[in-house]
Amino acid sequence: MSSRTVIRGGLVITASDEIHADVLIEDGRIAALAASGTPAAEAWTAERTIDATGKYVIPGGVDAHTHMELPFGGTFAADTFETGTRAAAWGGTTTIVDFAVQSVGHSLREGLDTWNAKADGKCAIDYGFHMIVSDVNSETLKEMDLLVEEGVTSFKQFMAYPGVFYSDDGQILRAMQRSAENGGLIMMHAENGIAIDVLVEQALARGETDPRYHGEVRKALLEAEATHRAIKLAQVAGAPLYVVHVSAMEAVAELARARDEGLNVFGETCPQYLFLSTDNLAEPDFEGSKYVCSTPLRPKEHQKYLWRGLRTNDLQVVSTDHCPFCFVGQKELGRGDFSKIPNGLPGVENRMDLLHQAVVDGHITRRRWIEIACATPARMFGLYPKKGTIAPGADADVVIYDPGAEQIMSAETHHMNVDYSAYEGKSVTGRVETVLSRGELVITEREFTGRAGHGVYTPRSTCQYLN
Ligand SMILES: NC(=O)NCCC(=O)O
Ligand SMILES: [Zn+2]
Ligand SMILES: [Zn+2]
Repeated sequence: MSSRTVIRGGLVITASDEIHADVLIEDGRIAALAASGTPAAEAWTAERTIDATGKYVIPGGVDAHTHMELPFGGTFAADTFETGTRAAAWGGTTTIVDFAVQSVGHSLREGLDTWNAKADGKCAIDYGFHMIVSDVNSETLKEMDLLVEEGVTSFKQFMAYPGVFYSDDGQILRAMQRSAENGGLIMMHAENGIAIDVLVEQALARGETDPRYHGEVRKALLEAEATHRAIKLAQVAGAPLYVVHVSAMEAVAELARARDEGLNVFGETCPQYLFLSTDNLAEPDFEGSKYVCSTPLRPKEHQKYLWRGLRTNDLQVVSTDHCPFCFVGQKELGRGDFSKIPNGLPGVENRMDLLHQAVVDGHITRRRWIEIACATPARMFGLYPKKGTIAPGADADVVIYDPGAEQIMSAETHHMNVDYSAYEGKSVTGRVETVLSRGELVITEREFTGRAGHGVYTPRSTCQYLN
């Protein structure tokens, strides 16, 4: 028996349109849109009606960069797939693409199986996987082809973290050549990790152990250099490139130059780089450790270049890089040695709200908000138009968003499994009210009504965003 829901009276916002429309949902999919108050819309009958008068009706967020349960620095990211996807739903995100990890000496398949087992039956919202490739060899390269066919169509490589996830230029070039053939997309952590390790050693030898030195040794120039090198390697390989967590204005300039040359080069930034800075890293009493991530937070003057990049489409996506570690017991591992602080910030619950605040502040338009947070990540990672838009045939992943609600971000009220908020005390205008995932209510007027296991693994096609 079919089940129907109608959402009435809201302003439907997609990456391309804003229209006062009613939305009909049937069997988990968007069935139709019709201008509110018209006979076509009034004729719809449904078991459930949601009144969205005065609210926005937007596609569920697509967060293309999360790390639930990531092993890092001798500990694990504190959100499980269960807690992290629940928190994502609270924040208006209905799809995540997390990173399965290949350990050195093991196959991609083993890594993928491990991550599938972690997520299976636990998620409140739909999810897919990228693959972190830590060990490029002839077997791994063959496996990449198989994974692309199966719907794991993107591969992260690291120019940072020697001895852990690091790939050298030859390994990167080989993986890029392979992706040029099989349609995969290489996602690059672009920092010169070899040079950074020298600077870390020198800083520690000088007794510079506080969290703020994390930002000082991971220099913007070393992000720019790696970004430039990754672009050139991709150009040699004839492969597209997606640079993750861009934070330095010099790296944005490298991306802009490459895009002006017509290259298929894309950039992602994260809310922490848009709203936080080295001032946070310098907070006393080891509080700065809460803001240790890589690439690092930059001085405030970088932010305007990131906002501009988002407006000019030199940056295409805002993801969270959600990788939470508690202050107590986890960030504290690096007291007396900043290089031992686990890298990562919580944020999966905050992204849609912070980007709405950016609309309120005049940095981006409402449609650009939806484009960078929903539609483009879906296109970039082969999920569109199933995800990322409100259109007939799309999954009914829909958020009723109250643009006038005021909230104060805090660890007291958030749902992420972490003992601090990176945005503690920040006032934002706008709040998620109701969330549907494939037509099921996951958040209902600020109550969690979803369940672990509702979210399903979602295979992806190859990148749909190429020139
Ligand atoms: N970004 C970060 O600090 N932690 C997560 C791992 C990564 O994305 O490099
Ligand atoms: Zn990274
Ligand atoms: Zn990451």
